[in-house]
Amino acid sequence: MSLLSLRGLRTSIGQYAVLHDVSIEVPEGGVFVLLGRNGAGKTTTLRSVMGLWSPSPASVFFRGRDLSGMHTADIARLGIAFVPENMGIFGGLSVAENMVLATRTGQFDKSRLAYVQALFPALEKFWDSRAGSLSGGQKQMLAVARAIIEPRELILVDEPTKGLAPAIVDAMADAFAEIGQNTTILLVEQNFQFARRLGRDMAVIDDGRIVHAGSMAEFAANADLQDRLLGLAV
Ligand SMILES: Nc1ncnc2c1ncn2[C@@H]1O[C@H](COP(=O)(O)OP(=O)(O)OP(=O)(O)O)[C@@H](O)[C@H]1O
Repeated sequence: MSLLSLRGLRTSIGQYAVLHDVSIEVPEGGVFVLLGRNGAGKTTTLRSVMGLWSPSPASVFFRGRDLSGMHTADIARLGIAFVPENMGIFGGLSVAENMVLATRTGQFDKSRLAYVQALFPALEKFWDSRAGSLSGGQKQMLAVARAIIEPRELILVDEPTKGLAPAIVDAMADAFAEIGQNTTILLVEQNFQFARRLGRDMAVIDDGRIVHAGSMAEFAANADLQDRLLGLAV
């Protein structure tokens, strides 16, 4: 059974129908990449899984359990975390305070904290600094670190490389490869080189519909398909 199944997901935002038919099967383990042009519906898909927009009935299943209609906090309690594109960190608080607020109990599990700090050494270095003073890449690392400070089954990550310098993108790819060893990641990306390095399975969304799904290796080898579905330069 897939960890996450979207079956004919439809989502409207106000009067606008944004997702018309999104069906994907995200297996347990590794990185599943959702690609698509601007405005295709990638963020809306992640927000629908998280209950931040209302998905159509019986369209979102996590370990076979129907999440549609559940509150976001209850969905999070099942072990799903969301790293939004705007990162959702508290700029006026320290890195440490941001991390504490991401725990359920207000306490760190020591070995888990050590694991996260080893993934993102910059966070330990700037532990007592104001999060708002971090660089863009460090803020993104903090956002991801908050999502995984407690073990999760699934993290939904929205365009983590946006606006980052190539060296930081490389560091981020290493971190996601590591995280993907024990946490399933549903990654939305526009940076195809980053996505290609990490993804095992992938899908392409266009105008609120899945238009292609398969293995990343197969998609990465097919320049015509990339050009047709994403408009990538061949
Ligand atoms: N709050 C909103 N109200 C109305 N329409 C919205 C809202 N949010 C998104 N949309 C529309 O829904 C469509 C899909 O948006 P979404 O943010 O999911 O796309 P995306 O694939 O994540 O794009 P991007 O890569 O540009 O972030 C777009 O046409 C967008 O204009």
